[in-house]
Amino acid sequence: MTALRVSGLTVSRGAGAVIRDVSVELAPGRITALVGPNGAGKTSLLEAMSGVIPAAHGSVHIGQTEITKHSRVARSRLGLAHIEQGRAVFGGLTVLENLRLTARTRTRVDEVLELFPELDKRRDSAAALLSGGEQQMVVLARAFAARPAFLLIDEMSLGLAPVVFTRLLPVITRFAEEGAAILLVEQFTHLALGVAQDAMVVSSGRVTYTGSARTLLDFPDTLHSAYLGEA
Ligand SMILES: Nc1ncnc2c1ncn2[C@@H]1O[C@H](COP(=O)(O)OP(=O)(O)OP(=O)(O)O)[C@@H](O)[C@H]1O
Repeated sequence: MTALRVSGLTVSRGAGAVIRDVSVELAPGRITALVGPNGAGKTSLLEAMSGVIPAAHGSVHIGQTEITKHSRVARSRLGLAHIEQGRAVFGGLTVLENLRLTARTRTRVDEVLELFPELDKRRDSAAALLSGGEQQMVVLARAFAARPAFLLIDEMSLGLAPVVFTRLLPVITRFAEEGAAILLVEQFTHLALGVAQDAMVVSSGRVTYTGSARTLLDFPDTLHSAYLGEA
């Protein structure tokens, strides 16, 4: 099946490079946790992958198709979705209306609501009236409703208590089991590593670890060194 491949990506912002020579492959059915200190460049990497900002060097491919210079919309047509940090719901629309924005069929809306029984109960409520955690569910559900092959998720947990965020993780796992390739940027490092098979640590714009997520959980020293920039 098709993978998304990033090769030698460098991203510049303002004065200089914030991502340097990063390579990663997202394979169907797998979750990759992307972790690292504040300002390491995680958001910038996701933004360059989805076309929010340009890459200075390197390439992004979906299968054999190079998409490095494709627009955001063109990338999304090829199955690449990006849930940006702080992405909000359309508060004046109901939960159902939010989902219909991306779901191509009614069946797909029903499938997504099955994943989130909490939202099903509130399907006719204005999204603005939901709790922070429920609103994040709407954001996630809206992304799932489009059935992306590749999903980049940036700090879903922002503003949420760990216990609320924990509720979202099994749904992300289920979505990967249905075949999606997921890149998960997360401040709750251990929670992200707990659901991911693969992991990548970025520090000061460079990759300092790629490999098994389990290894980072089992060997905290390895995680610590990677955070400090020791490749
Ligand atoms: N719009 C921008 N213009 C200029 N520089 C930026 C911009 N956004 C981010 N940066 C800089 O790029 C570098 C990487 O930031 P980025 O947000 O990608 O890191 P991050 O790992 O996602 O951080 P955090 O975990 O704090 O969200 C930082 O030095 C930051 O100051």
